[in-house]
Amino acid sequence: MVVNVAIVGVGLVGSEFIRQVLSTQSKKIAVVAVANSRAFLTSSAPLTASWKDELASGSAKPFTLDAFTASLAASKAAHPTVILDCTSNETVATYYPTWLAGGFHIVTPNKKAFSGDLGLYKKIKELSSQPGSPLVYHESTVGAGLPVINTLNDLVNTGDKIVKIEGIFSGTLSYIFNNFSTLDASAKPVKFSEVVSVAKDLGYTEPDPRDDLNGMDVARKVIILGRVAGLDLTQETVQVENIVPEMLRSLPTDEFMAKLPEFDEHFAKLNAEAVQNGQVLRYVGLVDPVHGKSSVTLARYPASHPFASLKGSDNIIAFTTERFPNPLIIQGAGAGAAVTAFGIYSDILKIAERTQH
Ligand SMILES: NC(=O)C1=CN([C@@H]2O[C@H](COP(=O)(O)OP(=O)(O)OC[C@H]3O[C@@H](n4cnc5c(N)ncnc54)[C@H](OP(=O)(O)O)[C@@H]3O)[C@@H](O)[C@H]2O)C=CC1
Ligand SMILES: N[C@@H](CC=O)C(=O)O
Ligand code: NA
Repeated sequence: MVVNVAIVGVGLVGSEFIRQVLSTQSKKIAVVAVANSRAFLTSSAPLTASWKDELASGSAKPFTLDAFTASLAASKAAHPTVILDCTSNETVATYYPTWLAGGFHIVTPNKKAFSGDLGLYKKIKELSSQPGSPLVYHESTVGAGLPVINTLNDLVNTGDKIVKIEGIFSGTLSYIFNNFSTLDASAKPVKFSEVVSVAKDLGYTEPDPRDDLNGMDVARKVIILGRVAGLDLTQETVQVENIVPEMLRSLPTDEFMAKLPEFDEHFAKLNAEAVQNGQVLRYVGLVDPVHGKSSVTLARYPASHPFASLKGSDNIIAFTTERFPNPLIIQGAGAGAAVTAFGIYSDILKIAERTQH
């Protein structure tokens, strides 16, 4: 075995990651601990397919971040140990400096540490950037497993100048608007609330779909890309268009989903206005270092634009740089458990390679 992996958060993405590791019979990765918000389990041997039953059994211990971390001492003494945060939790994210100071590597699809408090982000960078420091990889925070962060890091580290990063960074909003707003006359019209519900069932949305529809998830991705590009972006400096109807913003998630059909007509009208002008609606993120104006907006595009012809839950990310005046474009599935776990798996393999002596 090359690296041990301890996972906090074994919902959709965390479970799929374990499934991929077990089904590929990885010789480089051993999952040695799993936790949800209630309980955790640590093992001296790699966990097997029965991990879910074991986590639900009486042998699991009550979860706290301190107890979970303390239980990993033997793992860290034996092998490089990666803590994989598959929650979307802010408190877990604020624990990263403690893990790094304790010599744990971190891999995560959780956007909170990289798009929240700027001080936390800088601390994490500082603790992971010295020679021999623990490593931090977060490829799946933008575009799920698509090689977005890796590509941007390569551009920046080799001295390219970022002019603009523009794209559709949300699998959920891509899926919703690709299906809801189309110029294809043969496509069966769908109601906005129905397509939101399908996106949720397909596992594309955040646990509360309003975190996608209010633009916050895309704003977080804009902030992450901006920071990797060297900008000190914060939620205050990114302009965000929230498309959640005002009356639905503070309801519990179930009630929000139940009441969304009342606003189908509102969204149908927005779409009809675009389509009558030969355009489609697309929800777009922009990092603009040159003009200092980063934003998230619901915009209209003509059929000829690459954003108009996206399919499924695809993301599209266009990097315009000094070396790539015609943008370098990355496109493909940007949400869903399989592709998110793929990004995590490949990040952990990079740590396995970099920690091999
Ligand atoms: N779904 C996707 O397509 C993508 C998701 N991501 C990101 O991946 C992450 C995971 O998403 P997903 O698997 O869908 O989320 P889920 O809601 O399915 O799973 C979340 C898991 O985290 C656990 N958890 C929540 N809070 C805590 C806490 N405070 N301490 C310990 N465990 C906690 C939950 O435990 P419990 O069951 O006890 O509540 C659950 O096991 C998110 O950050 C998401 O933004 C990134 C890219 C794409
Ligand atoms: N809800 C997000 C999941 C990935 O970050 C999305 O739809 O893109
Ligand atoms: Na990615």
